[in-house]
Amino acid sequence: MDRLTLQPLARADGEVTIPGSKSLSNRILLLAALAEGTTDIVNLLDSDDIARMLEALTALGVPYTLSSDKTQCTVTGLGQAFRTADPMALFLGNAGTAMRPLTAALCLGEGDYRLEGIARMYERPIGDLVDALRQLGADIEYLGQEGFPPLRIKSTGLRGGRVAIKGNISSQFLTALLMSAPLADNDLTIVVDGELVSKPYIDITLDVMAKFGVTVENRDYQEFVIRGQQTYRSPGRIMVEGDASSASYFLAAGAIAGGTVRVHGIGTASVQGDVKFAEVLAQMGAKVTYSDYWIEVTKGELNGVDVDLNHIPDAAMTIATTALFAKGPTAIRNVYNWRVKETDRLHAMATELRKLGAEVEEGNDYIVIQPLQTLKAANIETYDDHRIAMCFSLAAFGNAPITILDPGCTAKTFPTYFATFRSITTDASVD
Ligand SMILES: O=C(O)C1=C[C@@H](OP(=O)(O)O)[C@@H](O)[C@H](O)C1
Ligand SMILES: C=C(OP(=O)(O)O)C(=O)O
Repeated sequence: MDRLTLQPLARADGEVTIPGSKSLSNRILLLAALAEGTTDIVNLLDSDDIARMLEALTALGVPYTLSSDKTQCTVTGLGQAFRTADPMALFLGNAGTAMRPLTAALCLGEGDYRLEGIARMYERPIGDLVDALRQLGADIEYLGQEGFPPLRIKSTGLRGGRVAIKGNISSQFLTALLMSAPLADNDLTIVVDGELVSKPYIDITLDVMAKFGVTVENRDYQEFVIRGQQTYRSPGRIMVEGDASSASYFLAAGAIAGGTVRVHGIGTASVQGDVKFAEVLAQMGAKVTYSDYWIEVTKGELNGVDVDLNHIPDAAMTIATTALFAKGPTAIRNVYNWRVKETDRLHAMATELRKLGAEVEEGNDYIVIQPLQTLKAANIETYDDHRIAMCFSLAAFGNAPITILDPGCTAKTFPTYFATFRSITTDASVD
């Protein structure tokens, strides 16, 4: 898509219903495919990351039907692990929520697979997951650089027993192991070796597994015990809640330039850790109101904060651009793994914030942003990172036009982002 220039914006007001959660959509699709029974998925996200998982399921012989708007999906579960006769390549784009869980799931059952993706996926680590799977007997080969996709997997089944996994780079490795564990040959105890980042995503995993009939004994996120040789069972109908990371941009718009913005689809009943983003806005001075199914934010006098956002790494990027409008500096700490996501997000955020005129300190695992009286007009490079495109749209609440160079990259998780953003904002020129 061509570049998009946002003229200076004055206000944000209104209501938004947020599309389905990426994290939930891809977990539910995978477990629905493995489960016994038919699953009706309601409010599935329609985006690139979900399309990659659906394409993989098609190749793996999982029958499903999709509504014309791609938000309702009925999956006929296999009731067992994937079994395919011919070698195949699966292209998983840059979807971590497809690459990591499928790496574990394809060790089960029968088959010979190549797991491929875009160039950036080949720079995103997967070694800690492969190491854990190999302890359980998996046959996985690196086809490129050691520790990174592309991978070749020959299914061998997973043994069970006791396995250690590192969680200091990505929680998705533990998620992947957890979701495959019930189909292992024996009971499995997973021991988390060292720190576990992005911990609330593990709650999403355990919640979805429970909906498909599998309970996990969680010993304070340090050990997980799962019975082997189980079958996932379809819950019948399952509703995907709105995406809490996608909600962050609208909530921040309310905090910076409300009016009031209400986001439907997430709330106190949500399982996603990123709903805690609203607490950071409240800490900065915005007025936040909750119900079970919506969150509303009204503008307040925003102050800078010094916060550890390891638990909400995706929504944390939205705090970085919100910080431009606060009084006093904002420090976002303990986000080292920003460096191994869609791009090196610590470096990219620092570079793009500086283009607006902000004074920024980039640390190894933190960023400090000084707010600005006046923002400079800038062309924002997106680095093929949907969240950079989305969080920098907030810069248009300064007094200068902001050009997003590749707005189409929001398709990874939110193809209609800019149309939705426009629906709640008013240009300064017409205010
Ligand atoms: O499990 C998930 O659905 C996700 C976990 C997080 O990744 P890390 O655990 O790598 O931080 C998050 O950034 C990603 O967008 C989605
Ligand atoms: C890190 C992200 O994606 P992925 O699921 O590919 O890890 C993200 O959406 O910000």
